[in-house]
Amino acid sequence: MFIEPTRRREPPHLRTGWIEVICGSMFSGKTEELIRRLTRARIAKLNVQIFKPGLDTRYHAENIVSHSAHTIHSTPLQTAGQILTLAGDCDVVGIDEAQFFDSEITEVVNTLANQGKRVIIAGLDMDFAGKPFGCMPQLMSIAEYVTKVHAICVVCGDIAQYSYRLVPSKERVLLGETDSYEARCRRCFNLGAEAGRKEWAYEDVVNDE
Ligand SMILES: Nc1ncnc2c1ncn2[C@@H]1O[C@H](COP(=O)(O)OP(=O)(O)O)[C@@H](O)[C@H]1O
Ligand SMILES: Cc1cn([C@H]2C[C@H](O)[C@@H](COP(=O)(O)O)O2)c(=O)[nH]c1=O
Ligand SMILES: [Zn+2]
Repeated sequence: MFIEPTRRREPPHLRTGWIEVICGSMFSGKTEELIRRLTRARIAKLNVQIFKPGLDTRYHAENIVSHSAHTIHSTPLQTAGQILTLAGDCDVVGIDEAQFFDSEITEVVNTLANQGKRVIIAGLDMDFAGKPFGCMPQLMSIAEYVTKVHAICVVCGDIAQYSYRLVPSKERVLLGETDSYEARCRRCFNLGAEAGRKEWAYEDVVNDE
C-alpha cells in the first residue's frame, strides 16, 4: 500500500514536489488507487485538481469512474499543455488515462513537480499488443514513485499484466470495457496470440508517437 511522503511538514523553501505513477493493465485497479490517493489528499485539506483526456468518454464525459463504479470529478482536456494553465496554484494534480495524452505531458508534469506540486498519474503501461503505451515509459522514468498494480487473469486466475483485446482491430486506440478486453497473465495472453486469434505484429500497430 502506498503511503504518502511526509514532506509537507518541511518549511516551504525546502519543500519540493514529486511525481507518482500508477501503472498496470486494464482492470488492475489503477483508477481505484488514483481515487484513493486523491481522496486522502482532500481529507488532508490539500487543493486537488484532476484531469483526464477528453477522448475517454466511456463511463462519463467528465468524471473519472473505475470499473467498480468509484468516481471522482475531473476536467477533460484536449492537450497536456492545458494542465499547466488549469492546475493554477493547487497542491496536488491527478491525471487518469495518461497514455492518451500527447508527448508534452512529460515536460508538463516535470514543470508541475518543480513548482512544488504532488503529481499523481495513472495509465496503461502496455497496449493490447503488449508494447509500451505512448508516454508511459517516459513518465515512469522521471517519477519518484512507480506503483505497478495487477488484475486477475480471467482465464486461469493468476496475476494479470496484459490487456487482451477480444475484437479484431489493430488500431492502438480503441475505447472499451469487458466487451472488448480482458485481463490476462503472460501465459494466457501468449496462448491467445498463438491460437491465431491475435497475431499482432508490432509493425501493424498504429504508432502514435
Ligand atoms: N480481471 C479482473 N481483475 C481484477 N479486478 C477486476 C477484473 N475485472 C473487473 N475487475 C474490477 O475492476 C476493479 C478495478 O477497476 P479500475 O480501478 O477501474 O481498474 P483500471 O483503472 O486499472 O482499469 C476491481 O476492483 C474489480 O472490481
Ligand atoms: C489495451 C488498450 C486499451 N485501450 C483503451 C480501452 C479503455 O477504454 C482504456 C483503458 O482503460 P482502463 O481504465 O485502463 O481500464 O484504454 C486502448 O485504446 N488501446 C489499448 O491497446
Ligand atoms: Zn492466465
